[in-house]
Amino acid sequence: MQLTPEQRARLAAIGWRDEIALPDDAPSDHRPARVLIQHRNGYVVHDGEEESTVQPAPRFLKRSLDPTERPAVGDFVLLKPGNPVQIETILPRHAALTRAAAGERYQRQLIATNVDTVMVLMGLDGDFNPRRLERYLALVQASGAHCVVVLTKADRHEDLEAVMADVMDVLPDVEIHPVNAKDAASLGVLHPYIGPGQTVVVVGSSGVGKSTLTNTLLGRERMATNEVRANDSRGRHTTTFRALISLPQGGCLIDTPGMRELKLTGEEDLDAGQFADIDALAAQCRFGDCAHQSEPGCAVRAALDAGDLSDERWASYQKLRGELDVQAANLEAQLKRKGEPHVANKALGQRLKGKYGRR
Ligand SMILES: Nc1nc2c(ncn2[C@@H]2O[C@H](COP(=O)(O)OP(=O)(O)OP(=O)(O)O)[C@@H](O)[C@H]2O)c(=O)[nH]1
Ligand SMILES: [Zn+2]
Repeated sequence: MQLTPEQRARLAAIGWRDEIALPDDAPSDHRPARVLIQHRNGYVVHDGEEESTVQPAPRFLKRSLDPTERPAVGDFVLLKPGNPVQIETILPRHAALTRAAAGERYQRQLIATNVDTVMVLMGLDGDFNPRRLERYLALVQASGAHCVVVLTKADRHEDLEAVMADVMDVLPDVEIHPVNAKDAASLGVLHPYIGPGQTVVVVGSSGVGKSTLTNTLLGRERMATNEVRANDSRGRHTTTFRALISLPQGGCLIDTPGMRELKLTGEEDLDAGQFADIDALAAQCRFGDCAHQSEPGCAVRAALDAGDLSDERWASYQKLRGELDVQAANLEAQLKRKGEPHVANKALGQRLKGKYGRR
């Protein structure tokens, strides 16, 4: 299947990139489009010219299918003509932001696909929580997308410099932008991520300013924003579905409803990302399987005692590590049930090698 230059130009407006591989054997009457909205009973897609509502091909509705194998917001797909028009193929994704569904049963959920940058929004008010940021960062790191932290409500702070110094302390090696989401000039720092051909997804708790930021970038009111209740900094839930929109800056933005729970999927690798410092310490322990409890020659203990590693950061790492191990085992079990018995996760594989020892 080949696209004409005109088709390519039109699709570029919805984030199409020339690297996207089209299957050679796709029928010539199938046409590419991008998923904008996922509804309970259908998808809204855009083909570069217009929006339309389509249905997934019946095989995507099979109950046995993992949710990550179904079309999701951000996906480039091939549409098969007919009544109704159907999503026939999901084109290969270059990044996918996932989390595990809330609740007892283990299941992966797609938040958005084909994103270049994930903007993690957090308010510099009662919402600010470095531990939640670490969780977000772990999920983003596994997605294959670039991560930037956007701290909203910076205008409400008298002493922004002091606040930022504290933030840098708890989040080394992360790109951080304090902004006023209501002010277009203040959002200029985000323009490098939202130019033509780029797709960004905005995530963050309810009330953090996702809609406000979107409206400011758009230069118009797209959706209603709710005033945050002053006493607890918590907004009410206003956004109800994930949707992809084109920005005047040329890029595409996917916004997500406020997320209460962010469970790891088991695919994350804590040591590659924001916890690389802890991984480097652990590598210096005398024993390869050091549990960092009371072993002699434990570099982690030494760093804790010397105050080079904060107790909060270590506790947060251990908590995420524990959750990751549980979720990696859940994922492994799920893949096995589906007849895909391989070690799904690098972190789990490493653990099996005894690198981290057992708790
Ligand atoms: N002063 C100030 N107020 C902000 C800023 N960002 C958001 N707000 C206010 O915070 C409130 C909540 O913002 P929303 O944009 O509705 O938050 P949201 O993240 O979209 O919330 P959900 O749709 O519930 O997920 C609104 O009253 C905004 O005006 C900011 O940077 N500065
Ligand atoms: Zn140790």
